[in-house]
Amino acid sequence: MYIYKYLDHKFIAASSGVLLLMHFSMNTFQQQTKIPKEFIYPKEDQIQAEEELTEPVIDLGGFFIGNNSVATQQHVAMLVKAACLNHGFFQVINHGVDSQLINMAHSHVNSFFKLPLGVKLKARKERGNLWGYSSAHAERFCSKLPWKETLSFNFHENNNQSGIVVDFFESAYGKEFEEMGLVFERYCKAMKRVGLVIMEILGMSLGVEKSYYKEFFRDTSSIMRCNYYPTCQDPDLALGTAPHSDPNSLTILHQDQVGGLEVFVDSKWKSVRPRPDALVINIGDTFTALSNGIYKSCVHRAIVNRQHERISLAFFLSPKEDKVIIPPQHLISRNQPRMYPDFTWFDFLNFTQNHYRADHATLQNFTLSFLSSKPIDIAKNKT
Ligand SMILES: C=C1C[C@]23C[C@H]1CC[C@H]2[C@]1(C)CCC[C@@](C)(C(=O)O)[C@H]1[C@@H]3C(=O)O
Ligand SMILES: O=C(O)CCC(=O)C(=O)O
Ligand SMILES: [Fe+2]
Repeated sequence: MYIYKYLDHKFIAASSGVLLLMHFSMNTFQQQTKIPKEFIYPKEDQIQAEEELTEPVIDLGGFFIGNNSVATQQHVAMLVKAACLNHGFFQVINHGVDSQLINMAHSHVNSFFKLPLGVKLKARKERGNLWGYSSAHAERFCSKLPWKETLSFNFHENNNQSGIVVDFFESAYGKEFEEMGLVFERYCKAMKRVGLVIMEILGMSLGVEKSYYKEFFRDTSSIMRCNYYPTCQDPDLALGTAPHSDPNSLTILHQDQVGGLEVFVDSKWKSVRPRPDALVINIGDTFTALSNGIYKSCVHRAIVNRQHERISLAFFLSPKEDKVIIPPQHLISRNQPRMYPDFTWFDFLNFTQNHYRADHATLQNFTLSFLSSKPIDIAKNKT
């Protein structure tokens, strides 16, 4: 029996006749005996993981203490290279982020999602925006809804005394959310710092100048997303996050101990075992383009379960919107011509927000659509 029979005004009829489940807390759906059909994924998405991903766990200690020998750095770069040529996922430990800060961020996320729906909706995520609170992304899609609530906000460094994240929390939720904003501001800064170190390692691993990608990402326009996955009465039918590749450049994720992140490798779903001391790193489509297709951005998803709610914090490192995505000359040759056209993160983001639901082929389909709407001479970059 569907809950909408009992609730008055909150459904909006989509033109297709499908009802958009907007403005509900996931709580409402958890209490039903069956999950609404909008949350049911097709059979091929319901295949379960039977093994763990054997991604490398890489010790970044030396990069932060500053006494890393060249040999150690090269060893790290080699491990990263092997992972990125294969599936683009690895974990890092001794990443320099204070474990207390990570714990505080988790605890604030937990408190935020426990707030009454009316409060969370004060900064409701609107279609086309990347910031705000969303329940099941119902503002964007009308079926195959993810079993999650999210809170997203932008991050870039500014010259204001208070940072952009604190401003977001205070203006959207009020002065009493200042503390939460401060913790997330610090968390984002820490993530960017890790991201820039990883950019150095990626540069080394691709044999380009160590500072190349680090400089490219010095000015960023990143997105932070807090994912809250409630328990689900039908976990085999639903998904917390549907299979996708991240469109941004690099994702830095901290998951709690429940587990649920899975990666599609060698035609199989493989789970990523949570480690409280580790950050999960993965290559996004924009870095695939920046490496001229050499490094893979891999399909992944998050599953849900009956017993435990789950939290993950995803920091999506992205370049400034107007930055043109061009791989370094070193990665272009007669044998390795340009794989993607010149485009900006703005172009690509716009495509994923307005025209295309992120999946394994986002970058390819963006390229086709971009080239057909805007003929450009990609041959000019061939050497
Ligand atoms: C460019 C973006 C699209 C998404 C938010 C940012 C970074 C990652 C993307 C996303 C998380 C990939 C999975 C699907 C998605 C819809 C989600 O489930 O959250 C994606 C984001 C989005 O479009 O909101
Ligand atoms: O929650 C997770 O473990 C994965 C989330 C994810 O892939 C994303 O937000 O892009
Ligand atoms: Fe993702």
